[in-house]
Amino acid sequence: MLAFSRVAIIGMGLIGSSLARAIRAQLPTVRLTVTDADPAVRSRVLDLDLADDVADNAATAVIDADLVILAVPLGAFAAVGVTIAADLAPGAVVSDVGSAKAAVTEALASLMPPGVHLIPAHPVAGTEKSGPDAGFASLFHNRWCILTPPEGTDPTALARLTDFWTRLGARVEIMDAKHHDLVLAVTSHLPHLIAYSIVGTASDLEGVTQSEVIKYSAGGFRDFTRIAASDPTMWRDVFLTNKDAVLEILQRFTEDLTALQRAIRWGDADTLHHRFAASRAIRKAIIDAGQDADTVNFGRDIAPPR
Ligand SMILES: NC(=O)C1=CN([C@@H]2O[C@H](COP(=O)(O)OP(=O)(O)OC[C@H]3O[C@@H](n4cnc5c(N)ncnc54)[C@H](O)[C@@H]3O)[C@@H](O)[C@H]2O)C=CC1
Ligand SMILES: O=C(O)C(=O)Cc1ccc(O)cc1
Repeated sequence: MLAFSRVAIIGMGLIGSSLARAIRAQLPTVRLTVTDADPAVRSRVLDLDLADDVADNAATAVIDADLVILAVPLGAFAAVGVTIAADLAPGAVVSDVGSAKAAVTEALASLMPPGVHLIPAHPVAGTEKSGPDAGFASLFHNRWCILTPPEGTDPTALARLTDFWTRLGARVEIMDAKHHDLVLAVTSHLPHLIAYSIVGTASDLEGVTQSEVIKYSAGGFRDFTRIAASDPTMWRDVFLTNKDAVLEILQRFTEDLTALQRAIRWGDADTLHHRFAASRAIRKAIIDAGQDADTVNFGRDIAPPR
């Protein structure tokens, strides 16, 4: 038997629309109701036929749903929580896909009526694109989905949510929310911050024209520009929400960068070589584990042609 029969998705951008497509493909008997604050997105979702119902607002969308998934930018979580709280069905599971977890739990926990189970989730899968046209059904295939159940979470509700994500093709891992935030700060948030920063530096350089940057952009810089093309609202909210963990990792990164700067200045070849060799070993370990960066982070193997 399916863990959930009536699912509501709030927010139909890249992740919400990928979820809808995945549910349609893998769980065709689920009754799917979706909504989005943007009328143009709701209209596009209707055109694309991504759900059984497209509600005008979040409160209407969640009525009778046994699973509600927030797929909006992190900054909108509290407002959505306030909007839906009174209309949640008793026993419903409320979850999300947000890129940071501790603050989300805090923002939503106190709003949940008794008998509703809040279980935050983060599918570690995405692209630099956004909006309902960017989604695709196989986005979660063989990707990690990290669940961060608060203490005292009902084990049956947790098992049902685990079953849901597993049926969508994800590999589920349970983690403490604060630990999740620290891990993702280093593996996802800091790389995005560096990409935004380096692309900004290149475009602001005096003495090097924009057309030179475009013309001579080698592989490494091109990869940074892809990441830096990610949604500005989403990433603004990630950094404001996961502030403490990002600042902690950024401090470590800055110290390590300064050490490399010093090695270059003093011609310390051994330090540079040692550091670069260690990094190469990490890349090899990721590939040996079957987690090529191209497939794990960017979905290039599964995304539709660009
Ligand atoms: N983009 C990515 O690669 C990944 C994103 N995430 C998380 O997924 C969530 C959604 O991100 P994307 O789908 O990429 O963003 P997106 O920008 O493609 O879609 C977000 C949608 O939410 C809607 N929205 C905003 N405020 C709303 C509100 N108050 N009520 C209803 N709808 C509202 C917007 O109109 C938009 O259509 C974020 O929390 C993000 O951290 C998680 C994994 C990967
Ligand atoms: O496109 C990329 O490089 C990503 O890293 C996608 C991504 C973005 C945000 C997440 O929380 C998880 C995955």
